[in-house]
Amino acid sequence: MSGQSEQADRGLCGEKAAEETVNRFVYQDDEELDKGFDWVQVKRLSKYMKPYARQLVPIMIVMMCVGGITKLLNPLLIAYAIDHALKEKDGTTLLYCVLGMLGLYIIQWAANAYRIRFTNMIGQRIIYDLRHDLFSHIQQLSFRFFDKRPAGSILVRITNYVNSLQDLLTNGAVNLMIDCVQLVGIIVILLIYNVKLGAAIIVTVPIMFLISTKLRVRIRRSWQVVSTKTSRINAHLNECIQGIKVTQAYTQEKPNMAYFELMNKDNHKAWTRASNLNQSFNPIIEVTGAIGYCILFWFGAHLIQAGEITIGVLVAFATYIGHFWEPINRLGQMYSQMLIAMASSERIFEFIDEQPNVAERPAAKDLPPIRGDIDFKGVEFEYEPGRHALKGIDLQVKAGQSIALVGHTGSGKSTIINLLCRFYDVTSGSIKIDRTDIRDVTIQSLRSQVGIVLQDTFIFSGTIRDNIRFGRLDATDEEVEAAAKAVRAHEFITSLPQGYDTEVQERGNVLSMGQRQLLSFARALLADPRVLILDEATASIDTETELKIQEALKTLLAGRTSFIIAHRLSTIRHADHILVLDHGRVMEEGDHDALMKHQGIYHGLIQAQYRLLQEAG
Ligand SMILES: Nc1ncnc2c1ncn2[C@@H]1O[C@H](COP(=O)(O)OP(=O)(O)OP(=O)(O)O)[C@@H](O)[C@H]1O
Repeated sequence: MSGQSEQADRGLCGEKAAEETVNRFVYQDDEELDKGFDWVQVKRLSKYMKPYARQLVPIMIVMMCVGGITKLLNPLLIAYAIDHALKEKDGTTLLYCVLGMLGLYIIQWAANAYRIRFTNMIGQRIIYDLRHDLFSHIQQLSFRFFDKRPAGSILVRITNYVNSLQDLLTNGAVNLMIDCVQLVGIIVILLIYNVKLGAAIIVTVPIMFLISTKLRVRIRRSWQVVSTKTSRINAHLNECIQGIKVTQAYTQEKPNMAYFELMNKDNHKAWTRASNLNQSFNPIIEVTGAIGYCILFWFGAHLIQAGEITIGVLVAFATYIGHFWEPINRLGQMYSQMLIAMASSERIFEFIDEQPNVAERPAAKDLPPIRGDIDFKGVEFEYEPGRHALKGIDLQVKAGQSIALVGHTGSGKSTIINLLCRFYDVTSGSIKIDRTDIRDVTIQSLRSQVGIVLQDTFIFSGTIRDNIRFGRLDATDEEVEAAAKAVRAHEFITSLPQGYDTEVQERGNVLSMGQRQLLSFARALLADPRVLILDEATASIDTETELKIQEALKTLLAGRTSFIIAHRLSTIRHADHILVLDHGRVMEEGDHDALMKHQGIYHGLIQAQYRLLQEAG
């Protein structure tokens, strides 16, 4: 087979493979940002400008006026120099004119430099405030908010949308004012100098403005397509990197590559189109500009012959026309920038307006230090209306007792935990800690007394010490180490090259599952909560680690009220009370012996686990 046909064949296979896989990947595209001008958004944004308005805006306006006026004065000096100094061969006047022009340029430069510095300062402060508000607000939002939105879309709002406002706020808004002032100033000067010539030239303004805005909008849309395609590539890339182990294990590299190729080609096509459109902008504007110059010189020459204007005026007009295109061009750009900013700010404020579903009552008080008595009374819960996740849960737990929650997947175990921590509020019924309804206390005072150890332990970037200290930020190094020793984590930590100062990457990929569990126990022990919630890891670990974890658990649970989503037989057996859930209802409850005697669901689950263990050898 020739090289060419081999290549063609490979291309065909690639396309076929891509077609087959294209339907497998579904990524949520970035939202398209397309919106008209919206005063509501301008008003809301201007609230962020208010704190700086009194202090900095007057300086900016003065600088803006100085810069604008000096720019408008220069052509007048040129006209004067041509019509008087040159005509009368007056060297001194010519020198004064040149020095005057130089002076005006220097003033203009200084005013612009100051203005840019101040506008950047204000813009950056506004962006800082906006990011701060957005991030602190998002941190307060309930789980329900995160359930409904992909992490990517939240990230895009905090980074990309805020950045797109940055362009408008740092330069755009002030440029808009300068450009408008400059445009009006030039038109007035042209009309004062010569109404006929001025009017003939001004005719080109709307044409140019129309071309500029329309084309800019098309260019913006085409760049948006590029951005959507790029974010799709990023999503695919992200998924492939995160899932690389599974991909390689199932030898799915080729289909992944084929899909990537497809996305890459698509992105390339979109980029070429946007880039071509972008490049057509300047020539079109230049041609329209040239038409303006033709009108000026053709009509201007007639007026000079008729003695209505001087050569100096013609040159001044030509200079003003040069200054014309700049603001018009920028205004077109601004228009498109503003439309993006309107849409961005709408999305940002949508998040800021979002109220947490779990809201604190106005009269909420701090929960005093608790003993750990817990009472569920008639608790019902629905994640979505009409679909019960929990139904009629009644449970009394005495301080210091351990409760094991068991049941098939989806039976409602995690939901009980979510309600106890007030990640969601009960749909009906009540949960009380030490006889106080948890809805009557502040969320912070509740959660600070309820510790939680999740199955998928989250390890943050930083050192091992930092990760344990996450349980109590003011803990000393000695306290951190004591907690690690108590849960038998000290041994493996000290065997690491840098011991407690070993940097663990985000998510702790360099640690084993068992090690991560022990770290999270140390973290919880340091926090020392009266009520502890533990979602046991399901992954099977070697017997030695299992024993270590059981020992650590004993230390961790001693003297605390604990809720354990139990997967290990050893944990279930030792629990004071076992709750067997099915489809959101409590089907059986009691201790291990009583439930085994009952020979119901629990008995079946335990038998199944024994069989599994025996088969595993
Ligand atoms: N965020 C959510 N939004 C909507 N429904 C949910 C949500 N989380 C859980 N559910 C539903 O609520 C029910 C109970 O789920 P829950 O997570 O409490 O089960 P579980 O017993 O902890 O399961 P597993 O052992 O698999 O973790 C399930 O039907 C589940 O589909």
